[in-house]
This record gives sequence, C-alpha cells and structure tokens, in this order.
Amino acid sequence: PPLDDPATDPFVVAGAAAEHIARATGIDGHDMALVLGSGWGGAAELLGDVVAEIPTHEIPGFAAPTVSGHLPVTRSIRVERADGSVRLALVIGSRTHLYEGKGVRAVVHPVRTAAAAGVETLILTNGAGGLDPDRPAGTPVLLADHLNLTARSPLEGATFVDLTDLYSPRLRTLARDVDPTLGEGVYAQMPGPHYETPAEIRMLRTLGADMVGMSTAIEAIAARHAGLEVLGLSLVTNLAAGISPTPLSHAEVIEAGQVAGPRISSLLADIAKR
Ligand SMILES: Nc1nc2[nH]c(I)nc2c(=O)[nH]1
Repeated sequence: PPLDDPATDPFVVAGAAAEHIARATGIDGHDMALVLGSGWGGAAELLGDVVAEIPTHEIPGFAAPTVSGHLPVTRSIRVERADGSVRLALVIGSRTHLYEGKGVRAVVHPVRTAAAAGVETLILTNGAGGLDPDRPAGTPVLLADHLNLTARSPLEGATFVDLTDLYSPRLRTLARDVDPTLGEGVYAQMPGPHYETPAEIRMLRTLGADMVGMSTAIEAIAARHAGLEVLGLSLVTNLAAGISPTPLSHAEVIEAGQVAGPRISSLLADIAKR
C-alpha cells in the first residue's frame, strides 16, 4: 500500500520493510542505524565488514530514486566494539527530504523501518550551513538541540511526544570522549529547497541556531516517538548566506564535504564502535 495514502498505516509499511530487510540480509535484528547525509558517505566502509547489501528501492515504502544513475543500497555492517562484542548496524541507503514533495511519512519511513528492525540507537548525520564564523566549512558539530522551522510534524493525530533531551546527552558525551574537540550546536531545519537570505540567516542566528539545513529534525522527532536513542551530527559544508562575503555555491558544498570526508568518516566510525 502506498505510504502517502491516508488509508495506509505507515507503521505497517515499516514492519513490512523490516521483514524484507531481515529476509534479504539474513539478519533479523539490527542494533543501530545510521543515516548518512552530505559528506558522511565514507563512514559506511570504516564501520566494519559489510555483511549484506540490498537495493534500497526494493524495500517496501522506499520509492525508486527519481534521479537516474546509481541505485542507493542499504547495508548491514558488522561493527566490532573494543571489548570484542559485535553490533549490527543498518546503514540506510537513501534519505527523502521534505522538498521532494513525497510527504512527511516518506521522510521518516527509514527511521520507522529501523525501529521495526529492532534498532535502539539512531545516528542522524547531515550537511549544513554554518552560522558561526568560528566554525568554518569542514567542521563537524554535535547536535545539542534543534529548531523545527518546517511547520510540519511526522506525527499524526493527538500524538503528544516530549522532546526534552531529544539528542541523547549520553551519546554526546560518548562522542566527545572520541573527539574532545567536537563542539555542539542548535540545528535549524528549514523546508528548502532554496537556501536562506542573509536576513533569514540573521533571524536564525537571533533565534539561537548554529547550523541550518533541510533534514534531520523531523526524522529525530519520529525517532523519539519510536523510542530510539538519537545522536545527531552536522558537517558544516558552507558558511550560511551572509556569514561569508562570497555567495553560496553548490560546488563549494560538495567540495567541502569531500575534503572533510575522511576525517569525519573515521570519527563517525569510532563513535559507532563505542
Ligand atoms: N537550508 C540550508 N541547507 C543547507 N544544506 C547545506 I550542505 N547548506 C545549507 C544551507 O546553507 N542552508
């Protein structure tokens, strides 16, 4: 049943997706899940041995990619901890943004699928615009909290959910044990797909935002509702509009992600192994 059909129960589709993943990967219980945003793609191979790799679009509720070309894959990876114990990580191969117009259920379907697959810990990563001139492009930042400026919720009906400590203080401390230089910030999610005007960036700065992007907050709310422990990480890939003298360029965004890639990928892998 199509996810965006009001008659469909999105949690039933997430259950079907988890069953498909268990069958296709041969793993019926994953412990953690990771969503890799711009610049974070290199982390998957550093996490551990790939146990299974399946085409994402074959998983119920994951639409075939609109952009032709490479077909995203979802991987099950065997993560070895220092004490020798093993955890199975699900690296979701695709992320749907609100601006794609596929509805908010599609945006959070990967999170609900991970929860249905038994996952307890979710690591959400993204590329973001930086509002703090002291944190230049290439800087990874832990999410301390978020501003959901999309005017949307992934939750339907009278589903009241507390969001205190939504970004797990325990996992943030663990991340800082791995890299004590890691800073924290408040992430603002905007609907996009346009970037902000300098006036909007000044507004966001006044509202207390340190990074701005087009993902993550909605996914994190769904993760809390599903009972997952959440860690969020942004890679500042550009200084937001007006913060730096030169205008935004998509090329700059991609390039900063590539340059910072190896360092943040090993950071993420080390955190996931804790
Ligand atoms: N809204 C918004 N999203 C982004 N994503 C990235 I990468 N950089 C930006 C940015 O400057 N603004």
